[in-house]
Amino acid sequence: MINATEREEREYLEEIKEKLTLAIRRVDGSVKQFSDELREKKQYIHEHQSGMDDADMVAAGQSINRMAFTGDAAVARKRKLLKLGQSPYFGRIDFVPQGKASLPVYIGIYSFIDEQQRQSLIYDWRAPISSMFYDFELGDASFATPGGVVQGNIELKRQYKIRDGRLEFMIENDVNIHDDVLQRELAKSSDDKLKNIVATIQRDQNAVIRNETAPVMVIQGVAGSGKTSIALHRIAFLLYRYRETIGAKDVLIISPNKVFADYISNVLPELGEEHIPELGMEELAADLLDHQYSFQTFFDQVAALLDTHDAAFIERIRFKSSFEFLNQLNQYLIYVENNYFTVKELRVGQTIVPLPFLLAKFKTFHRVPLLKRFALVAEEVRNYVRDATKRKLTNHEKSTIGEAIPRMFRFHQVLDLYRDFYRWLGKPELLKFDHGRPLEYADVFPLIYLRLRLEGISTYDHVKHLLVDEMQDYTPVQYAVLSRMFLCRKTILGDVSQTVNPYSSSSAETIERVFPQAEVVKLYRSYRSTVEITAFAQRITPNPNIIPLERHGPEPAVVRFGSPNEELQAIKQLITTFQNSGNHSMGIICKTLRQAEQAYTALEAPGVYLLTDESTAFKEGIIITTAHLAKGLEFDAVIVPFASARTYKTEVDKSMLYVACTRAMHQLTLTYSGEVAPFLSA
Ligand SMILES: Nc1ncnc2c1ncn2[C@@H]1O[C@H](COP(=O)(O)OP(=O)(O)OP(=O)(O)O)[C@@H](O)[C@H]1O
Repeated sequence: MINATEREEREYLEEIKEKLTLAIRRVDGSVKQFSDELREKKQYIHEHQSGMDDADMVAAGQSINRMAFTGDAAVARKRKLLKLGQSPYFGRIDFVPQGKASLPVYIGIYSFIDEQQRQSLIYDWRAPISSMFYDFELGDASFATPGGVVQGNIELKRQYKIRDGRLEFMIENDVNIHDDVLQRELAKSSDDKLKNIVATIQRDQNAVIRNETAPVMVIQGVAGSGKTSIALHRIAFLLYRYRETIGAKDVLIISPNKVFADYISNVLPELGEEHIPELGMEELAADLLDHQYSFQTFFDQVAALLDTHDAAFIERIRFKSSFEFLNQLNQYLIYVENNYFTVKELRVGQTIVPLPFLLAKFKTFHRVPLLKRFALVAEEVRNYVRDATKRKLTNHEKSTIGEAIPRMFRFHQVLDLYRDFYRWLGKPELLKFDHGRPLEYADVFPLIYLRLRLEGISTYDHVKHLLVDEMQDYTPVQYAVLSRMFLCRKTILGDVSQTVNPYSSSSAETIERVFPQAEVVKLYRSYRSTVEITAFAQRITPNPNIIPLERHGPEPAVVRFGSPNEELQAIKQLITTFQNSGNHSMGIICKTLRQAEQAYTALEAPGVYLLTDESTAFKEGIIITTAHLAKGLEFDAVIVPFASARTYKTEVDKSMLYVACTRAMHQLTLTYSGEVAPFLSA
């Protein structure tokens, strides 16, 4: 039965769709006009080329560029209108500003304005007025505008699900209307990459998305709390809010790997923004080292930790991931500054350059990175000698000075200083570096840090906002490098519990020490998994603060088999059952790449893919991969094979198991042979 309200809404939807169709027609018309004009202009230039001078050519070129630009904008506008035609809006609030008339505010993914009537038909979800949809229920409400706060009253609140231009359902204002729609959204099966959540953003999430003041925003949230989603919506918000000054190309996402980058790449285009540049931590490192060194990747480091339990290796990683280590590096730099410049009297011809002069000059340039100071000091010495001799210096004299100054300093290569640092510490054994061998991953950023401080590196000034995901995987030294390289605002997010390397993980507290101006937000509500799956994962790594959303599903199963082969046979069966169920995505998550490859060989079939550290794209369907690579992804169903005590025994293994289990939305199965992993025994 359709009631009167719903009938009205359906009629209104038709009206809006009609207006959208007309708007699309208008854009089509102007796109056609632009391209006709462009063609004519080109034709004209072609025909009159001989009679045109340089200035005419430049002017013609500029006018063509302008037309093409306007044409592109029209095409982008059309794309948005088409998208709105599919789902024009998802919410409505009727707001009565104090002393004024009620105003229905329909909220959608983009804005839509009736140009003739100069009226907003749909408000962009990022518009100031739309914030009330997320922040208030019925009753008193307010929103901030650049001109001040607007107070008023919300009289009505509705949510809609419109798909392919059809109203699927609508929900009238209740005490908390969000929950119902949210439940429906979360119960759905995931068939693809990460999606936008504009229709169901929660209040605490909204506060993070719309925060405009924090120079550094640190989001520490439990598994599935929406960190990545929020961070991307935050970028969309900032691009809208600061559209005059920040464009998509001015933002940079530091992502853990290409698969993850691909997995999240849908969200911003869905929100009408362009693709955002993305860089892996290793790519950044290679760039900062001018591609001069080969080094182990983070993935290699984790793989090495999973393969062997080498106490010295662990110790090296642990030490270099501590805050204390960063302090020591800074102490060392002061020591170098004060001790490694051994001034000797310098004789140039008849002139003796006095020691105090040299020392004073060296100190004058204390703001210049140490290894860059020699040339400046040499120039001062040349001036000194010239003034003393009252004549020009010979080339020979000039180069004598140029060579003598650096010789007064103990080292010239950053790598030599880095080695010396461990001697200074009295712990030379903490650097394991043989010529011809790649650097250990734990040494990469300390070396970059020294390079930054001793040689200076030009900063990434063009970046206006930096987004760092999986923050727990980066160390204080890495943050110190980021803080010096990127002077812009930052959003940093992650979860300490999901570290793939417990010896080098950072919590929000650690990061705060590097960025004392950071605003830290903690999120405890978990949206991804059913209550049963969350409770199960809690047994591996407890977090008493976690609040799972009330959504139920089958209990996770831990099933024993006679051998790994039998496990794989059973998984084959599970795959068949799964392919016939309504679900779309499945992750088979192993501890090591070797195990993943073994499983892949046994399970190979159409629609089954192996993801490795070299993969570049996220695939829909059944994915076999490692816990490390699955981090940040999610699947309808997850299978964790080989969950035995032989596979999962160390701290690192435990982290992997936790990450693997928390990837599941609806269903989780673990299989093992022999003894079950100790972290799973109830
Ligand atoms: N407000 C919301 N409305 C609907 N879905 C949401 C909401 N918040 C989060 N989700 C969903 O929860 C899931 C987890 O979100 P996301 O991957 O952003 O979380 P995360 O905290 O980055 O997770 P993890 O750290 O475990 O990788 C996604 O499917 C996302 O769409």
